[in-house]
Amino acid sequence: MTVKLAIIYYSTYGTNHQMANTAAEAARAAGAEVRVLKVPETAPQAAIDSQDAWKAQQERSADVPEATPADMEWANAYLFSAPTRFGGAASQVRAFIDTLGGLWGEGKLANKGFSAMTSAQNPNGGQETTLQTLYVTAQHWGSIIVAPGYTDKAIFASGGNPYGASVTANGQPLSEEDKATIRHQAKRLVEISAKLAE
Ligand SMILES: Cc1cc2nc3c(=O)[nH]c(=O)nc-3n(C[C@H](O)[C@H](O)[C@H](O)COP(=O)(O)O)c2cc1C
Repeated sequence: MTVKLAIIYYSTYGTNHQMANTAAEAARAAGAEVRVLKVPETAPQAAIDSQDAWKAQQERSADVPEATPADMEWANAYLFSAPTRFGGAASQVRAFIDTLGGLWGEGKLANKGFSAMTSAQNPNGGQETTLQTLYVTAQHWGSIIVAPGYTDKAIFASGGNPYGASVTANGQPLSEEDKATIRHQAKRLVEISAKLAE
């Protein structure tokens, strides 16, 4: 069965948007049908307008479709990418997750591959806790967590996080090491989700 992968991201400054696009390229190469979707922004426009970098990212992602519960029903695999905010996923991502109660009640989030990525300003600023708290949600859904572990050398080269790709964000384009680990995570998610969907 074809893997239908929803890559759901939020990005204020562009890091997680780049991560989502990198994962999408690798997932398509692995044979998946992919939707790259941003979660709806919840911050007031005045807050966005007050920061040039935030406004620039809003303009860069203007054409990216917004994630809806219908996308979650369509997909048979999920890859979430969320910036770390005080040790957890950005509230925009949590707000989207909070719209999924109906689907959860119908069991439509269960038995699908789930993997997560994040970025934070600091290497020890909460990257692992953000991933773990997203995985807690996946367990409530009955999704099947597909963490990368240490299944590829790329993971060691990009900081060694076995829970998921995590970028130390500095406003720059992603490093080749980070891109390699994201590509591996996306490919592995597609391969394992294909087996789950058999
Ligand atoms: C309100 C707020 C809270 C944040 N909390 C943390 C944090 O706990 N640890 C950390 O290392 N970085 C923290 N950051 C930095 C973000 O993680 C960083 O801006 C983000 O990963 C960049 O991703 P993006 O380019 O996709 O928006 C915080 C940023 C904001 C605005």
